[in-house]
Amino acid sequence: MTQALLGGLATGSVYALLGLGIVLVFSVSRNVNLAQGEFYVYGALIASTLVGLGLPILVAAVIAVVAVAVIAAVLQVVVVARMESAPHATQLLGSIGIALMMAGVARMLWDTDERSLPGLFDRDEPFDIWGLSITPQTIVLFTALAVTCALLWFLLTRTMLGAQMSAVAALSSRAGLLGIRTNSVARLTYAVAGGVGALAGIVVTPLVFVSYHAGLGLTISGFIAAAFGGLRSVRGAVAGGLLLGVLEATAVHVGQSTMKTPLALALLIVVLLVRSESEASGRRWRTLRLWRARRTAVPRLHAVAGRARPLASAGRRGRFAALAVIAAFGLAGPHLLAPYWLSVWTFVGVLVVVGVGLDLLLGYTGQLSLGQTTFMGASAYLVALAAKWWDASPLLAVAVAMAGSVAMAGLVGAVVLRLRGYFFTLATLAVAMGLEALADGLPEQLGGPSGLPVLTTLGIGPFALDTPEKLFAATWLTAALGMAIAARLVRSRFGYAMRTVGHDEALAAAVGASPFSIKLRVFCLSAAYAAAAGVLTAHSYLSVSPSVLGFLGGIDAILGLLLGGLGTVFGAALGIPLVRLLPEAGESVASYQLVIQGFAIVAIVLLMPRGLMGGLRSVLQSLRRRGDADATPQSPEAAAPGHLSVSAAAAPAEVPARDPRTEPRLRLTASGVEVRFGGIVALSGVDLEVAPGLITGLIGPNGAGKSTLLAVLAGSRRPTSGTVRLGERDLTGIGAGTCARLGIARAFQLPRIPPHMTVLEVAMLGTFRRGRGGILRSWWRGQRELAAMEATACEQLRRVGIAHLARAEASTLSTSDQKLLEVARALASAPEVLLLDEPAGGLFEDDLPRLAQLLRGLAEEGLAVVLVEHDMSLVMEVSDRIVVLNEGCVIADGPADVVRLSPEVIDAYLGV
Ligand SMILES: Nc1ncnc2c1ncn2[C@@H]1O[C@H](COP(=O)(O)OP(=O)(O)OP(=O)(O)O)[C@@H](O)[C@H]1O
Repeated sequence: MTQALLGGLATGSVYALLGLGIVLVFSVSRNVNLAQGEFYVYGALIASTLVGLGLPILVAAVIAVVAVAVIAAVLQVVVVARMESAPHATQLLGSIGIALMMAGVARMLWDTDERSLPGLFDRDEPFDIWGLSITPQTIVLFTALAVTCALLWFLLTRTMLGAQMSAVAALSSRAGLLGIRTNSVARLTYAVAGGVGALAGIVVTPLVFVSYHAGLGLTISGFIAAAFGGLRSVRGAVAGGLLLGVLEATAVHVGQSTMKTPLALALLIVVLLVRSESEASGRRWRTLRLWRARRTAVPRLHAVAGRARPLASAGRRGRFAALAVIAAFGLAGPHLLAPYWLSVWTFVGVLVVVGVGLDLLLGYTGQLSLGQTTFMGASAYLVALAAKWWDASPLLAVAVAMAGSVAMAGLVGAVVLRLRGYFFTLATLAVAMGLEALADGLPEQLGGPSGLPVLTTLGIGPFALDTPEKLFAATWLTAALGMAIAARLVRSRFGYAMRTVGHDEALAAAVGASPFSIKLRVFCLSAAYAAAAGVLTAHSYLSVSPSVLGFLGGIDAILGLLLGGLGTVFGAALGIPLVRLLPEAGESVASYQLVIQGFAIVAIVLLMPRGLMGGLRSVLQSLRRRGDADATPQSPEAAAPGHLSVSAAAAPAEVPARDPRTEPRLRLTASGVEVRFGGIVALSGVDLEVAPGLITGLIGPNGAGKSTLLAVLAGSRRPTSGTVRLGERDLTGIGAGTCARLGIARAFQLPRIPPHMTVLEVAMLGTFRRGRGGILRSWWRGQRELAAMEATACEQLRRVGIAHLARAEASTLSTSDQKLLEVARALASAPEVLLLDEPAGGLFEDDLPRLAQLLRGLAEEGLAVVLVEHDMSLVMEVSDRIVVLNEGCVIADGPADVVRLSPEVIDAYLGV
């Protein structure tokens, strides 16, 4: 056992070295470098080539380390630095692209050969130390780890570069304000990480062969090590690496070598959940339940639009045409394609089905899952097992497979969706790799590496899909159906919430959506697409093997989706055939597949983030705009504020501001609220009462705590102590989503506008709390609900005076109009309480009187308004009562005329 542990520590030293590289890069650039394992591979392969040319190992090692450091720095400049401001998912995709590209180039340069290196010592025989046998190379390994740690300690604590790295790690790009050249620091950090990775490869390769494809597995092990210290601790990475090595060695020692990888990956998920605890929220489940409990009390949208077609369904003809083409291809394909191409296109269709589901999850909801193939594989295995174990009928087997995979997605999602960004993606990768290893290691139950046969035929009687032609047609019709469902979903109440979650979870919560619940439901839905693809795969190949479960199988779907266009529904059908048919161009192209994939991912991420469909859509939109401009000369009426040139569907929508059944209006009260940020006391003992029908002005100098108090009232910040109530209901700590559902609407100081949404769509987000539509209702009466949402949104846009901009892309609006849009969005929820954070800041002079008039009108309707504002004339004009905050405490509270004359207020704020 002790000998086994020693072996584990040796392996763990390698993981620790890899983890150190990941920690360095993450600390300085917040980027998870998935190419760290490739640095290891390149170090070993370059050194082995140099040794082959006759150089001594030591010289070869130094040259290899420097070469890899240079490669890493170049990659940082050419790719990583350009993705700096992109979302996490894009950065991770870029990182996967770099890893694939490096693996592909390694294959071109070194072929598929396994290479080795000579040890640093001539001696091969192990030393005998206290009864343990230790090889000289193992000693080299331990020494390499110790020396690297010592050098890193010196670098980080004793050099100017180390100080600069620490500053960038703490302050990100703001370190530039201290005169630090953040780009150079990031480049040098990548170089150091590259060198450390190469060193790991060089010291291990005398013990274990290396070849071009070893990188990803090594990166994962390094990541597990790094995750132990929360990706930022050198000591944590060393401890994590050694522990992982010992764990794997123990599994092998007790005869469970097949469990080695699944165990390591399960450990990763546990570590991620524990280490990134702050990312997850234990409250989310409670939020989900509360939402259901309160449904009946929320004023509903009136279905005023009848059967009218909602404006947001514009472009419907184009979608129908695309669906018709895909369905026609499914029906005509068998008559047009030769048998070989029929099978190739069937698999393309299967990937398109996976891709459409992934688009919902990644393109719309912003969650990059590398585990879609997990559910595809699980469903294929379940089809085979249902027939084998229970002799189930083919349709029952399919039902079991679909239901089982979606249930599994529910369980996996409930755990991994507690993580965000990189952590979520890596957890899905761990699930995919763990299950693949598990299937591989269970020969009796799952057939081991050779898998299981699929003995059933899909369908029954005359509808049995027993020929390749029928399977082809079924696959493409499934793809068309999947796209029809997705196209309808993304233009529904639920779809808008999904899109908002993908860009801004805080905004989603502010309109009453529960980001966790939405992500979980989309995760399960996208797993249902993958499961359907699994059923089709199982019946096409008549067998299923562990490789279906592995994440690499899904790379084509991700790449095709990127190429076709994320967030476009039809992008998968455009991009995946291009990607999948590439290897068919000939043997020579097939051997370059990895490198082409890698380059393609990097190129698309950098140059064409919206893919082919995005490009096509922009061209069509600009053509349509030009056509509109030519066809309809602008009448003065159309250009006038307040006029809305939308279809009759949305026009005469008199949606009552609130439901008369919920009388009387509720009072919002805060008692003894204290908020601390570490040592800073932002609020201390604040009492506030916000009464219906009154405007409560909240003023105070910068940093007084106004925005913090608004965040506490909106539920997005939990007070350190004190309570907030709406009527009798305690809101303390229940979260922004629940508060929004209970009727507290908030307009943010800096407008929160999701990209690629029109003004009308942004205003429609506000209506979320008043609707019911989930995934199923997007088909069932979803369009009616959408029309009602539009009608309500139009009404509020008209009210704030920007109805004429309804069709414009919201992000292109002036700050003034975006501020008004914030107010319209908040009003569309028919709130009990309206919280406005500096609505006049950035507003055009001309709009101020209209804002004042609007606020007075709202108060007269009985709404409770809290107005945080620096524009004193507006506050004094409209407020019924003014509360003055200074250094987190209320220093005055009363009618405007009294507060204006208070000496304390004059001294602290008004200054006159
Ligand atoms: N997330 C945070 N972390 C640490 N300190 C914070 C945080 N948010 C606010 N603070 C501190 O709390 C105090 C109150 O800030 P807050 O933004 O609420 O003031 P404010 O009155 O809204 O100011 P302004 O008028 O400039 O918007 C300030 O000292 C601020 O620096």
